[in-house]
Amino acid sequence: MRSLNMSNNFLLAPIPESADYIINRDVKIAVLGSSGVGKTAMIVRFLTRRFIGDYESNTGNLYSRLVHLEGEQLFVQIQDTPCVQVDSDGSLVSEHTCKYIEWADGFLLVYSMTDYNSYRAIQVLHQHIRKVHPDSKVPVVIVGNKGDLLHARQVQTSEGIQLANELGAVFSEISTSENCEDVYDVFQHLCKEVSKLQSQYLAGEKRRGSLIPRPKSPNMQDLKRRFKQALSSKVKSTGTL
Ligand SMILES: Nc1nc2c(ncn2[C@@H]2O[C@H](COP(=O)(O)OP(=O)(O)OP(=O)(O)O)[C@@H](O)[C@H]2O)c(=O)[nH]1
Repeated sequence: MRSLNMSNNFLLAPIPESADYIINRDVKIAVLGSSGVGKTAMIVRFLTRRFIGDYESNTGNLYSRLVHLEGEQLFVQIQDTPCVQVDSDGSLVSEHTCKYIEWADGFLLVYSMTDYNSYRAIQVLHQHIRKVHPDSKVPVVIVGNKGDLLHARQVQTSEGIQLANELGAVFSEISTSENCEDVYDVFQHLCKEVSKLQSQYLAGEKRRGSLIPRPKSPNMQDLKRRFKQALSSKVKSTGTL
């Protein structure tokens, strides 16, 4: 488990109508968690810096934003995933969840500190992610939200840390309502990790590409020699030039 501690060098910009610049990377993030844990609130906080108290129940909105991060321009898409319910046998009920898991490059798994069941759902979600993306490098951040509601706490910080340790994920306990910077750091970290992974993948592809021998193009000397040969055989057969 690694905890988040980052300077805030994350700038947001709306996507301009005429995109006459190069977008370096596509980053797809899925935000997953049980109902009411604050998924929409977190995304809206990240995109607008504002905390808005109440939202319609989420039906699967996709948000996009151009983000400048350490000299790169990232086209970030964030999928607000409709609430995930976990059956008594631990299986996922939501029909769209697997589709979103397949689509995404990085995951934000959110539980509420005031709801133990939402914490339990994280492990099940993580298992599904690992099934779909067996490569253990896929970046995952686990967030314990509603850190301001201490009187209603059901999940201890140590339990969040332990879970993240077990799953090899990054952990952060935050309050979306009280602290915008922490929300920022979570998204920033995830974007950075996805972008890093993409760079590594591209570098690997390039290396593999350079190992495939290229077909040799004939050089000029070779062409001249072949031309002379053809010419002299013509002279021999006709006896004239
Ligand atoms: N006190 C407190 N309330 C929060 C926090 N984050 C979200 N909420 C509230 O929790 C409720 C649920 O937030 P949503 O963002 O709609 O939760 P959701 O996970 O998107 O829920 P679904 O749409 O059902 O999937 C709202 O009333 C939010 O205002 C927080 O950090 N602290």
